Amino acid sequence: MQLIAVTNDQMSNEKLVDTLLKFEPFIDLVILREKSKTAIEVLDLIDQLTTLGFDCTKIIVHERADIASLTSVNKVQLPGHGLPLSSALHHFPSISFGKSIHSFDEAKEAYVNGAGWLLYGHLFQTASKIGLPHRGTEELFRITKSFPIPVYAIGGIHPQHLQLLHENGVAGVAIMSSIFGSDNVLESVKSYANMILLKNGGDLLKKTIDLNGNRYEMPSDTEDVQTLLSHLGLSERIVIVELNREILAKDLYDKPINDRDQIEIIHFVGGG
Ligand SMILES: Cc1nc(C(=O)O)sc1CCOP(=O)(O)O
Repeated sequence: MQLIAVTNDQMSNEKLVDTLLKFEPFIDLVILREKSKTAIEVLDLIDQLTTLGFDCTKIIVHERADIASLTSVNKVQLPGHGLPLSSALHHFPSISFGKSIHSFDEAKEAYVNGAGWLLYGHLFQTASKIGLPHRGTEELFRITKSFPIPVYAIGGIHPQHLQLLHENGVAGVAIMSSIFGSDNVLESVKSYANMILLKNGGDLLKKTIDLNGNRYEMPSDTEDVQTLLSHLGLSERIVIVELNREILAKDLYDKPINDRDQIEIIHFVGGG
């Protein structure tokens, strides 16, 4: 099962680039749905992201095949009212198109016309679609059973919904407001990513720290400095530990380690 973040058109390019770079490792795809931005601004956004190392195969541009065609991005999400799929495919042969759909019949038409994937919504009640009735899962599950292309779901989806969607062949979930509207965007992404990893049979997300200048993936049961020292075989040794550039007194080794903490461990090697 895949996690797709959908941007909510509320952040400056600068903030969005910073945010997306932070959670790139936890998502499979991002739909850049920056509807109020000009073409130049969206181009600039893509340019900044790719220059700073964001994987361009994870980017889907909302609607604007013309913009995608000027960049290294080769995926476009066509909204219901967007370009007709067959002409879009004809004019932009190097781009794959997904289609937003709201019924079985729309799914069938999009599949027949060459959609690479389908995005069905809105599934559950959501502040992003106030006053519009949500569609529920019944028709979605008919669609997942009928067409041999990835079918994603969008609208009001929370981590507790993923089990049911996964069991019924939904290839991934697209999330906008509960990621980008959250006070802690990174934690919100991780709560979905954690659940998806469980569904996919993986471990819970591991924390990654900077250990003596190197990226280090913590064993999943490592909560504090003391357990980290044991994992490194250093619990019986004389060590100096710096946590985020501050020396840590020995009686504080039960301090929890957080994702992206910087830890320096100096240990003394005996000799004579
Ligand atoms: C952007 C969008 N498209 C939808 C569709 O049905 O095509 S629903 C939707 C809003 C996304 O919902 P949330 O903010 O709850 O993740």
